[in-house]
Amino acid sequence: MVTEKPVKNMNKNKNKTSGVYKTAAKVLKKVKTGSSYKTQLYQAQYPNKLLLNAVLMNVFKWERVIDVLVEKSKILEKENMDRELVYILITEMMWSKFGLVGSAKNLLAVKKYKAEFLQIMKDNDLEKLTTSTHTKVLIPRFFRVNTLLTTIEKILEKLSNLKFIKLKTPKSYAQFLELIKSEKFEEKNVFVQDIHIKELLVFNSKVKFYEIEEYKNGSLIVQDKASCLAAYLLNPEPNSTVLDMCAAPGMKTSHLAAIMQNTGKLYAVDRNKERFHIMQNMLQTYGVQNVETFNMDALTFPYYDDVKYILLDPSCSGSGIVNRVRNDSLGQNQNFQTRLKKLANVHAQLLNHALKSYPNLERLVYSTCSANHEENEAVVDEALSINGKFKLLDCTKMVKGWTNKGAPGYDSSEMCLNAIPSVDCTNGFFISVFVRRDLEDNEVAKKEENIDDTENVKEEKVVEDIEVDEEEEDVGDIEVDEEKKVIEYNEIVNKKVKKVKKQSISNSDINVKNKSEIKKNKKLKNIKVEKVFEDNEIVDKKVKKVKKSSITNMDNNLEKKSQIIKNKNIESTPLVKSKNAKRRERRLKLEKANKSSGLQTTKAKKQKKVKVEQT
Ligand SMILES: C[S@@+](CC[C@H](N)C(=O)[O-])C[C@H]1O[C@@H](n2cnc3c(N)ncnc32)[C@H](O)[C@@H]1O
Repeated sequence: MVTEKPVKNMNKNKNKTSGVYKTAAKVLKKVKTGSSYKTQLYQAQYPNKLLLNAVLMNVFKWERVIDVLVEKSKILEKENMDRELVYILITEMMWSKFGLVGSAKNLLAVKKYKAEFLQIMKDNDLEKLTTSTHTKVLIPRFFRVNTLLTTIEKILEKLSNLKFIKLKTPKSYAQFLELIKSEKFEEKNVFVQDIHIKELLVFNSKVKFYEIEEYKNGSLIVQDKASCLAAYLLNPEPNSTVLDMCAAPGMKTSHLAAIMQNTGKLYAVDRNKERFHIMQNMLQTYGVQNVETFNMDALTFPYYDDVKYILLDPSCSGSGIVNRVRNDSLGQNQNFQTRLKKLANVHAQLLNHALKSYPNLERLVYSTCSANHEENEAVVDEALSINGKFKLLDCTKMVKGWTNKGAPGYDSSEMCLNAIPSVDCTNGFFISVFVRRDLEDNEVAKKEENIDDTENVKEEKVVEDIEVDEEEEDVGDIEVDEEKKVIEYNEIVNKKVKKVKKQSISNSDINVKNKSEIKKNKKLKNIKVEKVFEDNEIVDKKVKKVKKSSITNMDNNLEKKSQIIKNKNIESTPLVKSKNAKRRERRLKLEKANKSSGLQTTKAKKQKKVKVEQT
């Protein structure tokens, strides 16, 4: 268990409940009422996100046992304490390495129950309950070689120097899965090159490279295979123009840049300021040079005529992520169902917007890390039904040997790809690929040709010297695999942002300023929004010239405006069968019918006008 650090911290604060416990309790409460775990983790007022995550993951792991302990001991009624805090404290007391240290009132109240809890566990065989109900799906650790900074060959050489053994990549996907699920793969010093994505290396789940230079400098990136499949399936050509609509923290953006070999143009848009800053840092570290970043709502992003490829990977329920939170309890939660509906509506809104607004769009990948059909196949079906210009490509044909298609019962089922943790050894993920109907669809063949047979490398037996944290296995990941680094950046960026805020400036203010200019001038095609790699110092100098008050006003105006747009979009989204939605459906039918005769509905004309004004 990764609880060494909290205890060290607690020793310094013996007389009060540790901040991490209080914060963890707050996050837990919000997650239990349907909020996204990841968002709450990011937003929590506790700087050490890794520690916070470790504490919370331990609670999720033991939750069912604690349910019984709480019920049988009646601790909540007797002590009149906050439920979530009790869950956190019980977990720490019973299963952390050093137990609860300190003499705060809350801590002492819980400590009284230790003997009783042990007895309840013994009488009810609760340990057994834990292991049987928390069968953990162990997914391997995927490292993507960042070909913007290094080559696969160099990394293979480095791994060989580190005494790692490269196993031969089997010829079929079935054999490949067999290998990574086999006992052979449990050895810590073996790895295999992925069968589909050749820059992806697959290791035992315990392997981590946090100390090696290539990891630190961004040459090796921890990224789950399912997440890599999105950029892999979009497969943008070098020198093309690509829009990543929901880009932060930038994992897929950086993969796209690598596929494009840093050529062409890559627009990375994200509306979340904090994540946007993280992305800027990440992309810089990862050597991405063909990107322009925009801290704004993708729905208000100006339409660039040259956009040929779009990646849409919106914020979702995250229910596909292995060991995140108990899916069953979430599923029963009324608030979660409401949230799911809202998310699906927002996804549909973004997808329809993308398919309609970019005149030269040829290919779009829509992906989520959700296991919920409402956010996946249902959204795709809806989008196809109202965007006749596009059709789906068969994803599983493009990823040789992949068997998990979309969930049955939807028009799009057969064409979509689902990644299933227990089968595919990745996090749960959903992908669909849209292409314009009038294009030759030779894409499938092109993709299939791309899959190389990885060469057979001589296996050598040598001593493994990479640090492996045995205890890490106990900590379920959110998207920690890929986000551990993000969190580190988050902390660095937070510090930077705080400093910059004091001077009333920030990188994103530059963006805000530019966005405001866009709006003022309405010269959409000529805007130049801040380049991602603008050095902070240069930015500082620029921003100092901008008056504090005018920036704040612009910021407020933008926020208000985007809120209005957002509300409007959510209200009129097709999955909410509200009056608006029904009206819209009728209008779309009418538009379709009128299309052949060249007629346009008044509403369509009005909307076109509004769109121009919005941008
Ligand atoms: C699943 S994450 C994207 C992960 C990212 N593609 C990656 O691979 O690193 C979803 C992101 O979408 C952003 N987002 C959600 N709605 C958005 C919108 N309307 N416009 C721009 N960004 C949006 C969120 O802020 C969040 O950062």
